[in-house]
Amino acid sequence: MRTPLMAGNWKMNKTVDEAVAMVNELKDLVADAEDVDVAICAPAVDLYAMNEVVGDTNIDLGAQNMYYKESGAYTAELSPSMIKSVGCKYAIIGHSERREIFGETDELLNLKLKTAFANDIVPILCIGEKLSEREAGTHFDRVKFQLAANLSGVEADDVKNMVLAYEPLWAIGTGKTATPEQAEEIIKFIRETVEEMYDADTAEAVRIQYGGSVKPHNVKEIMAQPNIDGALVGGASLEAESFSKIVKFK
Ligand SMILES: O=C[C@H](O)COP(=O)(O)O
Repeated sequence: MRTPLMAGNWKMNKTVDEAVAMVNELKDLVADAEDVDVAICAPAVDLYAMNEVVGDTNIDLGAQNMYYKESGAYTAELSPSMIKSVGCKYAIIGHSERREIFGETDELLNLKLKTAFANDIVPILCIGEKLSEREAGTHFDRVKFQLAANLSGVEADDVKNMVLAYEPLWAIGTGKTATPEQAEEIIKFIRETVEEMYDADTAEAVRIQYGGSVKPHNVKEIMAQPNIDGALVGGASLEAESFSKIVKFK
């Protein structure tokens, strides 16, 4: 049985004071959440102070990005040990904004994934198609290609412990959610592709989230789908009240 993961991705939002205030509020609101994992992937500058607040609560922390080298002349990048030192359990790898705006390639993301596994960081690997690909009917090919390229050389045991996030680009920040049936159809396909690439046990174990305009009012029907194991939430994770409602979707 897979435990759902509700992860907030704050993107480039919240100063340290704002971040601390929000997790202080959130920790009380989600303290009684059962059978769900909770994470906030915050801007790097916020994580140290947030880590002091989340302590032994049920909120885990994640980074929004991570480089694949341990140290060196890589201005502005964050190493795995740096993000672990501020309490990160998770790291988002390959968010579409990193791919599209910052030109991150599938090869680079493959290196980042392998580095995450080597450092006991749970990667949340984002995959998903653009609107033009959905309209052309090539969205299945797109996610299959991303899985093959990003997971190249990755062992089954690592895949079992990672998180995949299916995020159609046309649903991110647009208020336009994939219907639960659309999300289930492609997430089921992603699980079947993992089975083809690895085996049935790996496909059964890997958690696959949906991301793209998940809100308190639509989370329940999304989570009712058998293959959807949580959500990667942008806008609605910025307010403690709305994110807590998503965490406590039942
Ligand atoms: O990482 C989160 C996704 O990009 C979804 O963002 P959104 O919930 O604001 O659409």
